[in-house]
Amino acid sequence: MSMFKRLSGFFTGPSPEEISAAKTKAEALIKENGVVVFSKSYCPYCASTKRSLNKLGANYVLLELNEIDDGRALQSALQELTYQTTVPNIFIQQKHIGGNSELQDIKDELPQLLRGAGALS
Ligand SMILES: N[C@@H](CCC(=O)N[C@@H](CS)C(=O)NCC(=O)O)C(=O)O
Repeated sequence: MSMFKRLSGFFTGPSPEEISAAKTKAEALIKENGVVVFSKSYCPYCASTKRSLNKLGANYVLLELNEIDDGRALQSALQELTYQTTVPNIFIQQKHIGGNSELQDIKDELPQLLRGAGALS
């Protein structure tokens, strides 16, 4: 991507084409993996989610949206797919769980859900 496009994207946000490509990518990731967490590396709610999953020894696909080129497009795509604007945005076995609050709400069922998703070895 050219420097101009990258800079203008910073001010205007991702284009419809970038959001559409990000949607395809997000849908494929969710379809092909038992657990997917869209996160930001500085977000305390995301840290709490990662801590809970790590504590249970879960395998999951993690995308730190603030560290990847298509992170903003992915966040817009997720908003279209889930009506959720915040991170973490969590999927288990293709089901949209929600954010960290929703994950903590189902803490007791989490080992079983993760096992069902093939995320526990
Ligand atoms: N209730 C939400 C709160 C999540 C939240 O507020 N996340 C912040 C980052 S720490 C966020 O996504 N802000 C908007 C943004 O980063 O675009 C949860 O439990 O997941």
